[in-house]
Amino acid sequence: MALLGVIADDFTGATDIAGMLVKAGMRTVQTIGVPDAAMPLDDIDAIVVALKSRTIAAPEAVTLSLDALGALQRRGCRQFFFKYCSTFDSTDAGNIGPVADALLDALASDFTIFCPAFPANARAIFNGYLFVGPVLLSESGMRHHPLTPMTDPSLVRVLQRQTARTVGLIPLGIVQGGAEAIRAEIARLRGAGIAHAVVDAVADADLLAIGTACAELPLVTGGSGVSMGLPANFRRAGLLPASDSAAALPAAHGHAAILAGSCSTATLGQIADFEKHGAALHLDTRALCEGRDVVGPALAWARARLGDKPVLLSSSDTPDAVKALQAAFGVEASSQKIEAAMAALARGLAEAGVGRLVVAGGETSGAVVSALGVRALRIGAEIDPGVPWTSAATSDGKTVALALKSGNFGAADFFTKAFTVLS
Ligand SMILES: Nc1ncnc2c1ncn2[C@@H]1O[C@H](COP(=O)(O)OP(=O)(O)O)[C@@H](O)[C@H]1O
Ligand SMILES: O=C(O)[C@@H](O)C(=O)COP(=O)(O)O
Repeated sequence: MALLGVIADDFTGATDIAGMLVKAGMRTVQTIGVPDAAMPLDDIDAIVVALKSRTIAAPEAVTLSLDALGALQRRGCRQFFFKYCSTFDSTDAGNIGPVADALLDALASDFTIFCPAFPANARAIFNGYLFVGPVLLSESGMRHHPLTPMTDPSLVRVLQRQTARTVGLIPLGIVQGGAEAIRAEIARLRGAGIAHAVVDAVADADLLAIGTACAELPLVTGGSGVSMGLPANFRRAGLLPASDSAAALPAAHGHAAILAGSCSTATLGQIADFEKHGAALHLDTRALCEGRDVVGPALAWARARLGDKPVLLSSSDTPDAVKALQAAFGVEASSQKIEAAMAALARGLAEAGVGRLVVAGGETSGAVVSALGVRALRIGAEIDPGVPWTSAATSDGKTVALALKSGNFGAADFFTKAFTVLS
């Protein structure tokens, strides 16, 4: 029976939290979509259900999330975690508020926390304001995100626009008073009728204290960072044995490739770094949106170069170029065309013998993993904070090593480093 059940609103986010749980000693499997009763999920401590619910309509996101909750409850999970982006990616229509509200109702609970802080990736919350590196969220590259531009740095305000419940704040002064102080503040807020509390955190020690304080909450919500304190709760309760092999994966074989659809600042930097020495092709996104065959020639280009060294195929572009494409073809239509191309490229690369694949971008990863017919990922060791290698079976029975990289994660040399750390 699994202990912790996670509902993640996108695929890279799911891998991110799964990697965090593995690092803390929980054997973890990530399922692609809601697992059916037949899926073997034995000998694991945590199940992470990866949804693609971040940017769909709120009612659909709620339905999917409740389905995931039901499946996790049937697998015996005792506590639930709603994982969203460390940059709180959402719009005024949702989906963080509506999904959290629905999960609370389904669990007959009256309170949860909201904490996307992830200090290892430079996401910190102070007085409810989210910082990305040294700047406010609204001054970071996230203000240009193609689907969820984040222009308000106050998480209390952002969340309040998404829910009818009152949003409060647990400030850093209380968090740094330790788990007991946080517990007492949770009790006080609850007594005052506050259902949702954004929680400040600037360091891992804060996240560990928050995790300890949340041991009894049926639902915790946040980025992957705040999950780091939860495994110890199960260990203290005698439910989770010590394990040093939670990250073990089967050996990886096959050609190496990278697909990048993220237009985030970090990914653009990683592409530029890779292009200095590696084989890279930028897809003609305008031709793609016009319906011309871009995938066929790109695959031919890649096939001629496949081997031990990775080839990179990307659609990623600068904020101005993204805006121009969206103005010409529409936001949804252009992203769907590009995601469909990424899916076709993934299928073509797998057929050509690629067995080690890095994908950059959450939506892009969703498209790729679905195209390969992957239903579950076993989570391995971390490459950079928030990005582990994983191992998966494709629908045609092959085993493929996949690294699903959140757009904004990873050091500049990520695309090279990922393959050097893989055994
Ligand atoms: N050149 C481009 N112009 C417009 N949209 C793009 C371009 N390249 C990729 N996209 C779309 O932008 C979105 C990027 O989202 P995602 O893959 O989740 O990346 P991230 O992890 O950075 O958020 C995807 O829907 C992708 O198809
Ligand atoms: O929390 C995070 O930042 C990531 O885990 C995440 O959710 C990333 O989403 P994308 O930026 O869409 O890859």
